[in-house]
Amino acid sequence: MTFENERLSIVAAARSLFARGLTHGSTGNLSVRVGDRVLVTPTGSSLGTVEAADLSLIDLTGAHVGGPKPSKEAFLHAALLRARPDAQAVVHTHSTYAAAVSCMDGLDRDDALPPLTAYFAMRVGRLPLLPYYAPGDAALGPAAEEKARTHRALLLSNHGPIVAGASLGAALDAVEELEETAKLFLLLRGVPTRPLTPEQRAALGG
Ligand SMILES: O=C(O)[C@@H](O)C(=O)COP(=O)(O)O
Ligand SMILES: [Zn+2]
Repeated sequence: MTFENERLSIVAAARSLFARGLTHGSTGNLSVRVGDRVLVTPTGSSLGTVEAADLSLIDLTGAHVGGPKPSKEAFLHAALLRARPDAQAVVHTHSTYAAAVSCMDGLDRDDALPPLTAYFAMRVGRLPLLPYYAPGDAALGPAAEEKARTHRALLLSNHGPIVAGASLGAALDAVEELEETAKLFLLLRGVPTRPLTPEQRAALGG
């Protein structure tokens, strides 16, 4: 089981996220479903330097089945992939603006960011805010799996976003759009703002 193309896609995505500042240090992790297995970045790796041969293999329960020790969030990636059978990839980052929003008090826990733009409504949809758990705490798994059945993107309190996509490209688009909308949201604080109406949002499937 080498899954060479998927390995190369993960590495290209990881490098791209890192090069554009959407991850830093050794934060963030990516996964791609390959049949009943999942390739995932190894724990402690920098997405700027991770290599195709370094990737870990888990199953859909999150159990480690090959390669180096997987990301401590492997259980979350598996939970999102179980919840969304059409999803092929999951991306988690600590991108700055989304992480900032994840630390704010008083957010709507069912709808943490307003639909400021059509692209957010189309690519991200409604964004639930999950309670704080320490990174790698498997106790977050059930709540994440339940919310992921009806949402492609989740925001982890005091941490960052995790997003599932029908392809790795779609997951990357969504996590980037989430980051840009978090930035707009913070830029517009205190400025009278008109998000999309519920009708405009619904028309876009958001
Ligand atoms: O925040 C954390 O510690 C993890 O969620 C993370 O982003 C990186 O952890 P690993 O994938 O285990 O390196
Ligand atoms: Zn993290």
